[in-house]
Amino acid sequence: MNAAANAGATGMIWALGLMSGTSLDGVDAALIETDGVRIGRIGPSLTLPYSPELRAKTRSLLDRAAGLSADDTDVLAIAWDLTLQHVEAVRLLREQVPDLEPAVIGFHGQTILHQPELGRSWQIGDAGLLQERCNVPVVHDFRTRDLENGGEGAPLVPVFHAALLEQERRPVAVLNIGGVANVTVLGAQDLAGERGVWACDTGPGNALLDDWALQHTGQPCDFGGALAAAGTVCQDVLEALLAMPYFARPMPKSLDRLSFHPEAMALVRDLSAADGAATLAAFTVESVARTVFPVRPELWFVAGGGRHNPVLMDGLNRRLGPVASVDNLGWDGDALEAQCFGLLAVRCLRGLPSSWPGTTGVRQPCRAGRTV
Ligand SMILES: Nc1ncnc2c1ncn2[C@@H]1O[C@H](COP(=O)(O)OP(=O)(O)OP(=O)(O)O)[C@@H](O)[C@H]1O
Ligand SMILES: CC(=O)N[C@H]1[C@@H]2OC[C@@H](O2)[C@@H](O)[C@@H]1O[C@H](C)C(=O)O
Repeated sequence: MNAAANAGATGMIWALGLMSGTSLDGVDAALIETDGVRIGRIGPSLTLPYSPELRAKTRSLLDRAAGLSADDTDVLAIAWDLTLQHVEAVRLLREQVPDLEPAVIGFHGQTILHQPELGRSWQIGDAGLLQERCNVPVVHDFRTRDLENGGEGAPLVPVFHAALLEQERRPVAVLNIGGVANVTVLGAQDLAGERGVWACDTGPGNALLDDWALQHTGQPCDFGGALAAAGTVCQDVLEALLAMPYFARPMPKSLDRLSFHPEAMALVRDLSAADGAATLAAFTVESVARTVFPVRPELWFVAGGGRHNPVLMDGLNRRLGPVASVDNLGWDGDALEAQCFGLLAVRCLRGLPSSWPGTTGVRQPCRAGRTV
């Protein structure tokens, strides 16, 4: 990533970013001030959880997404409900800072299918409805152009991590453990501020663990890693999980929430609840530890809900050396992705690229998003 990639930015504006991640837990909304390159003030953020009913409906769509068309009545109905959830998140956030007028909204939408090998990544949500109800320009459809240009369409967060770590000169990694886990690796920075940026989805984050916990405890996740902590990792199953072809592929590469279903669930099926959780947590950790990066990060920071799981954090500490939560940097690890889509919206408005060959495999630096 170099200075030319950021030419053209002008003054700072406020952007409101919206992200609903693969964990299907709700909508994150965040306000951020940026010129598309540098990060100015960080505004408030919030999460508006999905109701159990909306979560279940969205999950059932995800399970059937490959066979659905964009005009399917279930897709349209759920997209409508999800959009209204986003409208409400915007309303609640703006209520906290009534004098702050966002110039743009960055609307990711809910991913229900990600098939980069078929040039397809499907986020549902009605950007026109959101724009109409919020009366603010909306940037959306962030992944299509990257896919059209030979990229994976994900991850898109590296440009945000690079902006946040502009002052850090050492090689550093930011790992997000959401439903899927993704990593950004920033090379050492030279005096001109030039550095390599690489990224990929490393493997599962919490999604398999969440499904396992729901099945065995009725809880939506393994809170505090309690179930996994009570179990023992089954090494044979762990190696079988890591033998799946995704892990032999070099980066850049990306995943769907269900990429490892049903194979992974079949491999752990006969384990006890605790041993299955321990093995799935080790799967997340090992898939990060075995990813081959172009440079060896000296520092590791962890974002996303997985940083609240001590079994994952202890495992990462054992395998990678000291690993800290991004909260130690003064960042809000729950709001980062929403803030990122605020930045990406401004980059779109200003014609700046948001993905690079090293981050998504796109042929040339590529702009993300379009405006309604
Ligand atoms: N206290 C906790 N203990 C254990 N796990 C937790 C805790 N809090 C959150 N999590 C995990 O974090 C997950 C949510 O993470 P996050 O919000 O980062 O995901 P996401 O943004 O939806 O996913 P993605 O980044 O893949 O889009 C939950 O589903 C759960 O597995
Ligand atoms: C297709 C899709 O929605 N991918 C998400 C998902 O959640 C984590 C990981 O998989 C990442 O690749 C991406 O989200 C982040 C915000 C990204 O694009 O950087």
